[in-house]
Amino acid sequence: MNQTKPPIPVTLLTGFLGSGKTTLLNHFIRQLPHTAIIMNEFGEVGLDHKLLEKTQGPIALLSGGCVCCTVQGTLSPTLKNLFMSAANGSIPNFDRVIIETTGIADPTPIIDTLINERWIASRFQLQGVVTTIDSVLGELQLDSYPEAVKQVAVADRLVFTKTDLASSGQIEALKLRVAMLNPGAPMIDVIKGEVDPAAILHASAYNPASNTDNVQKWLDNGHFKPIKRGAFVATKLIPGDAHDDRIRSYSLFIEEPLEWDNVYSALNKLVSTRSKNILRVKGILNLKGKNTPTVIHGVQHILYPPVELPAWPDEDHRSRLVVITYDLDKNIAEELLESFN
Ligand SMILES: Nc1nc2c(ncn2[C@@H]2O[C@H](COP(=O)(O)OP(=O)(O)OP(=O)(O)O)[C@@H](O)[C@H]2O)c(=O)[nH]1
Repeated sequence: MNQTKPPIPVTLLTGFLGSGKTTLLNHFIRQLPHTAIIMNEFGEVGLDHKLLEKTQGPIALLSGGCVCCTVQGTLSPTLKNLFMSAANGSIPNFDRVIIETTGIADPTPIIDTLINERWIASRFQLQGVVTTIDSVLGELQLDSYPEAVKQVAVADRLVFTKTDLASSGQIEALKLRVAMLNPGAPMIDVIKGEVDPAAILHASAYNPASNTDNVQKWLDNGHFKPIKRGAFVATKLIPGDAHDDRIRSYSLFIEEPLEWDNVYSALNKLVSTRSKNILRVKGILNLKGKNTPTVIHGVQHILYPPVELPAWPDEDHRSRLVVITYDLDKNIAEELLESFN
């Protein structure tokens, strides 16, 4: 790496059609004027960027619709172009990037590009995935569209929009369901985009060393179950629901310190043999020979390099792991996860 500047933080903003992404983005732009915006437009003629308020930072459009492989191909040159143009002064400098996906995009190929392409990964740092959820239509969308379920499952921050239009019962039921799809991701209520950007953008999900607080948040929920050979406990989430039934979340803790080699080979087996079935892996591990915890992240088939935290966030030093699966047979999932023990 021949560049000296710290990597530029990137946030991926996703959420179903009309769930309030652009409204939120406009609010961020007002407070963070030196933000570069990348929009992934659906259709031949982009419209969303016209709904954006004036910003001092550059705006780039990813054309080619919302087909994820197309986006994956265009995101990388777009980021390079922004970086080089700012470096040679042909566009204003920017200190952060927000990528807004279309409402029906699968965000995982974009995450893949940000983390796995070397040129990009050495200059940009994915801070997290923010998913907007319409408090009025959210349940209906989760019922009808697997994309909406996936967007929720991979989120690091869950933003409930239009809470002014929904009843408290509606919001409560939606949150219960969303919490089962993605246990541990912090939830934030928003009306018309009004929110402190720091609460949303500083997820640091992929750089946990900078933020033990963040780890603490997804460990706090008390939903972890012990893993013991022959007594595996998995949470099957929404009984009888035809769509969510395809998504399961496994939250487990392991009492004994673990061997890294065993963990790595179990995780690797999980994501490489079942890449289409794994949506998200998050874990804080107590490894043999280490005094501080190690955090691991995976999104689909990608396993990110483990990061050691400077300290345990609390007294509880058990390893904890969240695995969110899609269409993965329960028995297979349990067998793979049991190999951690
Ligand atoms: N009442 C109310 N309206 C909202 C809120 N957030 C967004 N809206 C409205 O919902 C509509 C859709 O919001 P957008 O921000 O365009 O949604 P989007 O997710 O960018 O939409 P797509 O780009 O089509 O996916 C707009 O009319 C917004 O004004 C909110 O919190 N309360």
